[in-house]
Amino acid sequence: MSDATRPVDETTAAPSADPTLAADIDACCRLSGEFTLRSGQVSHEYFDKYLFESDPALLARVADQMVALVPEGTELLGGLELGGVPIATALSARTLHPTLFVRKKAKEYGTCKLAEGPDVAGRRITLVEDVITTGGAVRDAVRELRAAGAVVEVVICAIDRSPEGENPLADVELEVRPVLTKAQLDEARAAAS
Ligand SMILES: O=P(O)(O)OC[C@H]1O[C@H](OP(=O)(O)OP(=O)(O)O)[C@H](O)[C@@H]1O
Ligand SMILES: O=C(O)c1cc(=O)[nH]c(=O)[nH]1
Repeated sequence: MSDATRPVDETTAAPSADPTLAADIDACCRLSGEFTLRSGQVSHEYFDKYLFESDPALLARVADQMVALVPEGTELLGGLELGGVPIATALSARTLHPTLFVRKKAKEYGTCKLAEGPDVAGRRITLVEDVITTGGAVRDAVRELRAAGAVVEVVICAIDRSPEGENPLADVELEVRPVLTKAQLDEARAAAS
């Protein structure tokens, strides 16, 4: 088949949209109860990312949707401990960018690294996170990686549950590119009920 006659979906690298992903993720990992979040906030809802990350088909669908969100010029992906690591690994298998595994705290023996993998100095890193609420975990990582000489401008996340219409990471000049927002998950939930 010539390029001129090939259907558009076959010529683009990005996979087509996944219209049932929000409903499937919501059904799989939204929990109700009382949860203390990383930030100290108390919430009556929690997205247990490990429930989708442990499902190979769902993890693959999330990673597929992330491919088109990776900015041009990315040299390394950076998955944040712990939940960001499997997602970054799945994404890396698709885009073939090498991946860093970014610890919350540098290891205290051996290589003593915060970011496991290739050297970060002077490299353009796109972060990969599971859930963003206040952006605190991402902010900590950005500061550490920039202090080590990395260029970090974008974070891709599976679920952005930060307040709608605001960029929780504007203060550190980081763009947030979510696969799913809380509003999309709420909409999918409402449609399913
Ligand atoms: O945007 P924030 O307010 O920082 O909240 C979101 C962060 O909180 C969770 O981290 P946790 O330490 O529970 O993660 P883990 O299970 O991935 O280690 C989540 O995985 C994000 O990293
Ligand atoms: O803010 C958090 O700590 C948080 C919220 C959420 O929905 N899921 C999660 O894993 N962490």
